Amino acid sequence: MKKFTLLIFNIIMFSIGNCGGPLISRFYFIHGGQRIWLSSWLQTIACPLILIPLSISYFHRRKIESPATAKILSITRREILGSTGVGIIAGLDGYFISWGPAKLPVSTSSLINATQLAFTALFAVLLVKQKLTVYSKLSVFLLIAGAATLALRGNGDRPTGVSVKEYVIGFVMTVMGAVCFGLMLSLIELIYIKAKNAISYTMVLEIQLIIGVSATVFCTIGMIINSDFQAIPKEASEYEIGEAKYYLVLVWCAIIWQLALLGLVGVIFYSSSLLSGIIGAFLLPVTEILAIVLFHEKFQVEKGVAIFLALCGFVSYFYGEIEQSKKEKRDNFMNDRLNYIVLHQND
Ligand SMILES: Nc1nc2[nH]cnc2c(=O)[nH]1
Repeated sequence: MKKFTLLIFNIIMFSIGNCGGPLISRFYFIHGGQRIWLSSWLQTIACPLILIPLSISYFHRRKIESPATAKILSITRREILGSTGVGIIAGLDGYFISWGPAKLPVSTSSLINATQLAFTALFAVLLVKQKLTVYSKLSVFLLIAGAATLALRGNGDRPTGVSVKEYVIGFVMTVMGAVCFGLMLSLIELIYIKAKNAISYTMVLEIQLIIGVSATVFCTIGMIINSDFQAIPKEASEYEIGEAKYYLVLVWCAIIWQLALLGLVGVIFYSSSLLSGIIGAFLLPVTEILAIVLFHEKFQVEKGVAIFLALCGFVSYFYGEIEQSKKEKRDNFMNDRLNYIVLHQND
């Protein structure tokens, strides 16, 4: 029951963050925000929030074990190093995907972002040596075809004030973000596979914290080079909806993006990456509708086709995953039977 409650709690966090993250980032840009590095930094700066569940877990462990043996960090040095590397990719991902809300309608950038599932599948083949089933191959094709439909349409939904060149950069950068995110998820899975001890939720949070800290350091360097910190007071004073609301948008941006990441790792831990993908698929049309209602974005036929192709891609991917896990269960069952027969044949 406790596990189920925690799963629901994480699904809620993931849903708020998944839909709300791109929307609030777009809100920042629509009303006069211009800083791409600041927007990337906001995606991970709230990572110290992870210290709340981590401290609860630590004090709980101190109660169960003796205070002297309860370690502050459960993960090994190798896992810290791996997580730091993934964090740098996460920082780069944050930079790439910030170009989406800056230059594209949310309904377009969310559809491009959906290709991350295709890249996750491709990196899983390269890094985790997972085999692509015919269904996952089909889903890779459908997801990329969905994004290609948007690309071929040209820039029919280009927001006013955005040049064709900026629109194209926004499009390409969002695709690069999807590649980075796919790589990140496969590398995190690799860290779990290579871990010597069974992975606990505390370890997952520790990995998440290190990823968040190194991504934030990466984006802080970007902000310093781009003089973003000096630009914040001026941007705030000129913000269309007022200075106080500017800072409020930044704070909510940081919280909502952190909810997305915390919720994602929670759903994967308490259930599976399959469920996180299914929820993500369900949330894609929700984000599209919210973008149209809140920002009055255009909805052309091409977007309808792209959503349809993306949803078919999702279904094909999930069907393949379910078939694959059924096959693995059958194979394990047969192996267990064979081992049993070999062990007991002389009885
Ligand atoms: N590229 C990408 N980066 C993210 N960071 C948090 N969520 C996402 C996502 O859905 N896509």
